[in-house]
Amino acid sequence: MPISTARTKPNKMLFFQALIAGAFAIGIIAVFFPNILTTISSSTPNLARLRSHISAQPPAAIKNNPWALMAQIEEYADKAGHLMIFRRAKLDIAHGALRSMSQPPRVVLEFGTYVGMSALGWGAILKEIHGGDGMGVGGAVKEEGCRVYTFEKDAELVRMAREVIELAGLSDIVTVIEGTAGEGVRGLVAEGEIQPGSVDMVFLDHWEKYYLPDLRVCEELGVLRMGSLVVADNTDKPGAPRYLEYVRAGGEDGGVRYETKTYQSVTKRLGAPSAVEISTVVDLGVSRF
Ligand SMILES: C[S@@+](CC[C@H](N)C(=O)[O-])C[C@H]1O[C@@H](n2cnc3c(N)ncnc32)[C@H](O)[C@@H]1O
Repeated sequence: MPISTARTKPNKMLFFQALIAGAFAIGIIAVFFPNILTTISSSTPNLARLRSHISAQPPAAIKNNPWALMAQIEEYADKAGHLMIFRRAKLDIAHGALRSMSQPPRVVLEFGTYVGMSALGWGAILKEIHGGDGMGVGGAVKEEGCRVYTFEKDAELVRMAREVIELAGLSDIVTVIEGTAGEGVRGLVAEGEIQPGSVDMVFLDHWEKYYLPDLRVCEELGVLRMGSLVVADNTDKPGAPRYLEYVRAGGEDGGVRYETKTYQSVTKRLGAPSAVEISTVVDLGVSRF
């Protein structure tokens, strides 16, 4: 008996010391690497719950109706609190920019699919602009060359996004491509699926450290045109300082040049404003490559 008591006390102390050290370490990570926690919290059980939430909706309410499906995904995010989706408030800002393009947009590249929230948005907006009802029905959008190519490196998310896009009736124009964004775009150009100067909008919503390198890939491949939009999410937080510096400097001398503007959106759940940067190609420059 005395032996076991003597053993338990230091063990208990060690346990509590480890607990305090662990909590401290998590605090440090949360302050300095907020991205990491977002990534950890978006793990599989949460996706399974989102799936159940979607399945629990009356099919007639969401089938072939991307806007209703987006509303359900956002409703789930409001309750569960940790989906890294491009919320409707920001989508509306981008929608306004797409609607006011002098040459109506047809081809969208999206970097970072996740559960397919923003991909639904781009598909619905293209259908609306090109005469469909924006609900997955009508309009000669496919025949008119409307396409959304969205890239996701996580195989499970690819499966989930494909299901969501199918449910919304958008799989005729929205293609989810598994793999890293930069390599994916190179592949599409090599296959002749994307022509030089044919991309109307690039949406950057993967990890912020890739924003600038992957925009440079698009420049190198010559897929942008005069008036193309480059929309980048969360440029303030977690933040994309090198990217912002680049577009705010107007791009590179002699290369593709941009005019850029920062928009702030406020969502009910997140409370604080969050930035989205919209840059317009104003000069294609002389390709260095
Ligand atoms: C913020 S989420 C995208 C949210 C999505 N646009 C939406 O609204 O639902 C970022 C996603 O980018 C993916 N990702 C990160 N780096 C990537 C890369 N280099 N290429 C492709 N996907 C990447 C992550 O796996 C994650 O699913």
